[in-house]
Amino acid sequence: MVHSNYIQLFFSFDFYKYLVIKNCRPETYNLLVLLFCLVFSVRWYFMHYKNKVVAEWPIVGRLPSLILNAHRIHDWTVEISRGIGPTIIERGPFFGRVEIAYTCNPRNAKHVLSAHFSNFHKGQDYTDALDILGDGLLTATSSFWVAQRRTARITFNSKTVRSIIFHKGELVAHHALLPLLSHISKESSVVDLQDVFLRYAFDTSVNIIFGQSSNFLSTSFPPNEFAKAIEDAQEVVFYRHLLPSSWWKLLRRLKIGSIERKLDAAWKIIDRDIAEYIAVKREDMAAKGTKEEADEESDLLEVYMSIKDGEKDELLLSKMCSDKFFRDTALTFLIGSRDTIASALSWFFWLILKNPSVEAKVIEELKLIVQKKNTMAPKHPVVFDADDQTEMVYLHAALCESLRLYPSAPIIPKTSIDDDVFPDGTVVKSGMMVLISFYAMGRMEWVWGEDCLEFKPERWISEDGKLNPEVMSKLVSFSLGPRNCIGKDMAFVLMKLVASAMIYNFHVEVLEGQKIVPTPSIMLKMMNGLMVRVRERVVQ
Ligand code: HEM
Repeated sequence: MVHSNYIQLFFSFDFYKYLVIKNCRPETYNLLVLLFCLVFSVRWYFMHYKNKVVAEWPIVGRLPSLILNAHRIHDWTVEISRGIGPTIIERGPFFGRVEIAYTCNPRNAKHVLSAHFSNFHKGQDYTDALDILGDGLLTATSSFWVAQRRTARITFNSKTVRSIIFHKGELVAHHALLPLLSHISKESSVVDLQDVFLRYAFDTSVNIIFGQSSNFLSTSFPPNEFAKAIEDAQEVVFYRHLLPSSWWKLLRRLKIGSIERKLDAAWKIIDRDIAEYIAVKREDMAAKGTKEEADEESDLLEVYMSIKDGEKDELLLSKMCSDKFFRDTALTFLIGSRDTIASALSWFFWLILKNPSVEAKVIEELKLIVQKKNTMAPKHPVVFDADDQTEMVYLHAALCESLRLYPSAPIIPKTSIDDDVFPDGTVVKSGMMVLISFYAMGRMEWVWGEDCLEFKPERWISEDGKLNPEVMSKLVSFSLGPRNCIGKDMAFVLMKLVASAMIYNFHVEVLEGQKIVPTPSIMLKMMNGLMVRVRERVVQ
């Protein structure tokens, strides 16, 4: 009681009046005015915003709210979307220099990414921050993007590349991932599953893209300079997204700070290793060419290098034959696939392990597939082939459900070229940054129903037991429209390969007491990893 009276006195005007009269020296007076402003700002804040998700402070606006919530930015976007609304126009954090249109309304997202695609581009700041990717598909613009996208679409849809993706993924899963898990289970040791998936995704991507193994999944958990360089480069790109572009560009020009130096070092290693892969490939292809009958292409780089001149855009022919083009393309696919797949698999396993009834249904589905094929007892570990994947309806639904709650790319930025109006009536001015939160979109009751926070693969399946096309059209985690993810099918093939083999052959148990939270980053990894124990499982 006494305590609360002191607090009341501290917040009362009389208290300051008394102090000012007693202490009339100018410096004391100035100090008191400052203290007065501070205390009344705090008081005003508590009176107006104690229970609100965003506070509006004098002068600095909403910047303190952003700083206070930066560590949990994605969950904060969910609270903002629920508390204030799904679309908000906001001044940027750096003293109002940039205007931002934030949205998690699926109709607005479709408008930006598909219907009015040509009016919303990636923005110069985004492509500048990703300068390490050069002119790869993710960062290319205008006619060079159109030409590359056409080539990539044909390539990824070809029978050859589909077969490369499955067979390389299977090779790494069955010759490296399963033996590693078996080793861990025999040792009864604990492992960070996210690290295992990052290694799997890297090893598989290197195999698919360059046709070589990195042995990153061997039981000694070896370091890998190339993988580390890619990780460092991604970290720097993330920091760059947090700062106004003029700030990091100045740091880079003046060579100040360790961050940009880290990128320089990583860049050198990445360039060196990819140049080596390209040189080896050119030699292999030259040797193959002298043989009577050349084999089919064995990796993505070879497929790209073998594209006939007539199949390329005439204007861009010279550009699409250079080592620089192959380097940018390979690096873009590597960076586009590694963290996205590893993050998706980590969240999927966490959700599966927290929901034993879902795991039981996945096992039941896999058991039926095994029974259909074999009359005799199957060999251990059981492996599933490409045809089996078409029958994994429930597993596919569970992966979609996991990506709804934990999209690997939780938020994507765009910039408007001309003035525009969203379907919900929001006016977007030319030059505005548009932020689309897939993370918040997947957690809105008005989009997914009251059970939106529950993990329910059933919502993706229609009464006839097939994937429901209407619900499938709501899957935004791979983005929408002409610039959606080119690796979506590849991602599902690899995720189903790993999930089916691991769930059928191993019992995974999450260690108690872990804090599983997403990183406040453009890639939705788990901040502290996912520590698990693994035991072999024999499904009866
Ligand atoms: C679970 C896995 C994956 C998820 C959730 C995912 C998500 C996305 C998203 C949201 C975008 C749009 C980014 C933007 O507009 O800024 C995108 C683009 C892209 N993704 Fe993926 N991705 C996945 C796997 C892959 C894989 C395996 C590859 C390998 C080839 C890949 C390559 C790309 C490329 C090259 C683009 C740029 C396409 C363009 O701009 O035309 N992704 N992805």
